[in-house]
Amino acid sequence: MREFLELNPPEKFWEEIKSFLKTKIIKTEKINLDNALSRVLADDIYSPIDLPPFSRSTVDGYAVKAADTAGASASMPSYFKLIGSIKMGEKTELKLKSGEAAAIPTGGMLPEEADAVLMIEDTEKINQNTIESFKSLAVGENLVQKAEDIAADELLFKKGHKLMARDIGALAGLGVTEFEGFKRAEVSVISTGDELISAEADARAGQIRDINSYSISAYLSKMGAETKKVGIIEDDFESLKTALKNELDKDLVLISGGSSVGIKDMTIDLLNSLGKPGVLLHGLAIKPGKPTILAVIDGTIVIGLPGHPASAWTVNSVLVAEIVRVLNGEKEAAEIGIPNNKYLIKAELTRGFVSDKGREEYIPVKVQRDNDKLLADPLLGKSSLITNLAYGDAVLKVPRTQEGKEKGEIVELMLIE
Ligand SMILES: Nc1nc2c(c(=O)[nH]1)N[C@H]1C(S)=C(S)[C@@H](COP(=O)(O)OP(=O)(O)OC[C@H]3O[C@@H](n4cnc5c(N)ncnc54)[C@H](O)[C@@H]3O)O[C@H]1N2
Ligand code: MOO
Repeated sequence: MREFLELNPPEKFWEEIKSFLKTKIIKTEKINLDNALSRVLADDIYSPIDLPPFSRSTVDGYAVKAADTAGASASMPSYFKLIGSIKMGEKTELKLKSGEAAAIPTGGMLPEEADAVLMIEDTEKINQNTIESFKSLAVGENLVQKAEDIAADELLFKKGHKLMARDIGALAGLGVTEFEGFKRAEVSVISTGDELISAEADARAGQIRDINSYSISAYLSKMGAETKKVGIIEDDFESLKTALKNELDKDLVLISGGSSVGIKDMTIDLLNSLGKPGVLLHGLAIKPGKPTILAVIDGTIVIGLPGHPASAWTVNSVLVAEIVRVLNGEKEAAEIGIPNNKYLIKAELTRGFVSDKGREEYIPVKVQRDNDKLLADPLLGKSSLITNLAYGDAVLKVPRTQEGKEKGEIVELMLIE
C-alpha cells in the first residue's frame, strides 16, 4: 500500500528542534512575587536572612532550660519560678536563670538562655509565681532553632527552577519579592477548517465546534506560557497567510488542522512562502500525530498539529510542551525529549491491547487504586474522540519496537497536565 506520508522518527524532530533552540536567547525580566506562579528563575536564589530569624516556640507553654527538667515525672515533678510572659511578635527583656520559666505562646521568640519549651498540658500552675512540671525535656524540644529552615547565604532555588505555590511561600518568608526570571514563551494557537465554529456558536449540520484552540491554549497557559488563542481561520491560502504573518513575532505558533495531504491542505506551501528555512519535517512516527509539521520561519517555530483533537493533544504533550519548557527557561535545549521523572508513575495494566509497530503510540489511561497497587485502565479509542482524554489521568507510551502490551504488565505512565 502506498504510504500517505514519510514518517520521521521522533529523534529526527528532536535534533532539528534542538539545533534551532540552542541558538535562541531566552530573555529575562524582573518578576514580582505576586505574579510569580509557574515562572522560571533566571538566577540562583540565596537566602538573604536566617529563617526563622530567631528561635521560636512551637507550642503554648513555658520556656525553660532543658537541664532543669531532667528526671521529672508524674511522681517527681520539677518546680520552676515563673518570671513573666513573653508577648507574641516582641523580643523579651526577660533573662532566664536556672530553675526559672517564662510563659510563651506558639511562635513566640525564646529568651536567649532557654533551650526547650514545656507544653502547658505537661505542667500545673501551683500559684501566681510557681509551676510544676512532670516532663523531662531534651535540648531543642518544642522549638525551631534560629536558621533551622534555611540559613543566610544558603542556596534556596537554582536557576531554571519553576516556581510552585509552595515555593512562593518560601520566598515570601525570606522577604524576596522581586527577582530575575525568564520571559514566558509567547505562543499563538490557530485553528483552521471550514467546518469549525467557536465553542459558543450554534452548530449547523456539518459543523463542529473548535476543540483544539481551547484545549491546547489551556494546556500551555497552565505550563506558564503566554498563550494567545487566535481562533478559527478559514481554509484559504491568503486568509491563513495573513493570520500567520500576524503571529510571527511570537516564539511559537501552532496551527491545528490542514496538516495532512487532503485537497485543502495547503499548510506546507503556505509555511514555505512565509520565510526561511520554512518546513523542516512533515510526518512524525507517533500515534496519534502522524501528519505533524515542523517549520522555522525567520526565528519562529511553527508546528502544524493534526486536526483530530486527541492527535493535537498528544503532539502538544509530547513535542510542543517540551519546546515550551525550553522557551520558558525550565529546560536546557540539550535535554529536550528526556522525560522528567517527576511526571512519571508506575501501574499495572488491567487489559492488554495491540499497537502499531513502527510508530510510538500514546494511549490515555484511567488510574485507580486497588489496595496497595495502582491499576491502569487503557482508554482505547479513535483519535477523533476527545472524551478519552478528559477521562484519562495519564498517558502510556508504547515504544515503536513493541506491538502492544499484555494484561498485568507493569507500565510507566506520564501524568497529564
Ligand atoms: N487518506 C488519508 N487520510 C487521512 C490520513 C491518512 O493517513 N490517509 N491520516 C488521518 C490522520 S491520522 C489525521 S490526524 C488527520 C489529520 O488531518 P489534518 O491535520 O489535515 O486536519 P483536518 O483534515 O483539518 O482535520 C481532521 C479532523 O479533525 C477535525 N478538527 C480539525 N481541527 C479541529 C479543531 N480545532 N477542533 C476540533 N476538531 C478539529 C476536523 O473536523 C476533522 O474531522 O488526517 C487523517 N486523514
Ligand atoms: O495521526 Mo492521526 O494523528 O493518527 O489521528
